[in-house]
Amino acid sequence: MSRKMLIENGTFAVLEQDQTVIDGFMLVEDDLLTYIGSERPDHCDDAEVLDGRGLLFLSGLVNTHGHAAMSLLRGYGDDMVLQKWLQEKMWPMEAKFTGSDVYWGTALSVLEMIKGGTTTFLDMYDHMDQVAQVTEESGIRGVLMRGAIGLCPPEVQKQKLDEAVAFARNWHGKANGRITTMISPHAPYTCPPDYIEQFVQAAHDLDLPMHTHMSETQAEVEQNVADYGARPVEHLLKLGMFSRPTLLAHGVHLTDEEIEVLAAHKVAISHNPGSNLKLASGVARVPELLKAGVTVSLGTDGAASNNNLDMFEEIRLAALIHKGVSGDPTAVPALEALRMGTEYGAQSVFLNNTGKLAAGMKADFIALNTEQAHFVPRTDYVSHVVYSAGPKDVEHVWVDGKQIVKHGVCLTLDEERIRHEAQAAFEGLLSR
Ligand SMILES: CSC[C@H]1O[C@@H](n2cnc3c(O)ncnc32)[C@H](O)[C@@H]1O
Ligand SMILES: [Zn+2]
Repeated sequence: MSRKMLIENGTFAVLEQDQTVIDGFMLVEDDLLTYIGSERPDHCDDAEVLDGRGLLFLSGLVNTHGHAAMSLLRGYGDDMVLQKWLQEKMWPMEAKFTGSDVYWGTALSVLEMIKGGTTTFLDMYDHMDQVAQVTEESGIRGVLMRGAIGLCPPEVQKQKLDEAVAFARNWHGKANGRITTMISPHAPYTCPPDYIEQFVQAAHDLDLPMHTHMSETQAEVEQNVADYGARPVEHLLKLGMFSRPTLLAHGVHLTDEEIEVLAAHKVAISHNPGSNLKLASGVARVPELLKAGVTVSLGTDGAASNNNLDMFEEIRLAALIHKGVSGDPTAVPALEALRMGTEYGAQSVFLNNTGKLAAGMKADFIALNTEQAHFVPRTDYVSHVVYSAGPKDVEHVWVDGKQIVKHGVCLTLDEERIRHEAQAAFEGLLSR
């Protein structure tokens, strides 16, 4: 017998070009959306009923790049450029992280993300068993990977690669399919070419997609040319990375030719506007990428370079900064920005069953409380979500058909305990 929930009197953001919202009904059966339409569906007399009046239902937001445990370092290194920030502030602290630190840092981030309407997150970090544990317990959907920095002796490199492979083998498809995995060397500037090739081989062997940081700063591109005689896109192409389905984080500094290469190889980009602005890395060429047919999604990056995990903010930044840079108010229209935060996000992390409110998709969706001043007048809900909404508007969240936030309260995680343990973990890091 299937578990059914019928939402009536709701407004559903289906985000089609010709019809962005539907007023009416949505039926959820077990973990799937089975109907959205203006007429009451048949065969739902046995369904639990939710009155959707005053609520706007959206597909859950998809955060396609981050390092969840870095919430422990929020505010620890502000107003610095990437390399200095990594070398002088982040890496020395991260070297002290235990599995327990990663558990509580990740729980803090997942709590923030869930309450803010994110239903799928990508995470690249170390101690990934703890990240997977939080993912399993919280009910969120996670695309998880052991990231590896190869600036270490060969035996340590091998250990990290072995951990990445073991993690993928152990966790791919777990938590009722909510956890999927990818293979992830950290970046071309931290992983020697032969090490990247070993990750490409592992991705082939495991039949998994790849993820890495690339072309985040101008300095990184220049260093890549000095070290390897090629810009990062050509470098990774030669190392075989794009023979696998690939998602690149950042892609800020790209030439027209590089954009063509990415489009030709169906490489997706996770655009992280908040992090790129804060680290003064630059502004990615998102309108050009979209025009070339590249799938562009949105990520927060870690909370130490953002400094929150608010996907509404990334959607709004994506809609605004490219207008400002180009002088073209249509550079990234509101509907496109919202799709970047939902549908294109799911495509970027190679999930074809989430990211959209449509029959047959996973029941990963959120309800925003529209009975607030900033949703009035009721003109264009896409506009209101992109230019006006925020995480505090999130009333309810469902993932895989299960409700995990009700009236703004997370049902699966102990918020007070997480805030306490995360504070204690940070103080422990400072004292070691
Ligand atoms: C190997 S675990 C992930 C690793 O990535 C670091 N990191 C966090 N933010 C960024 C960024 O914007 N660019 C490159 N690397 C980043 C993090 O500190 C971890 O060491
Ligand atoms: Zn990152």
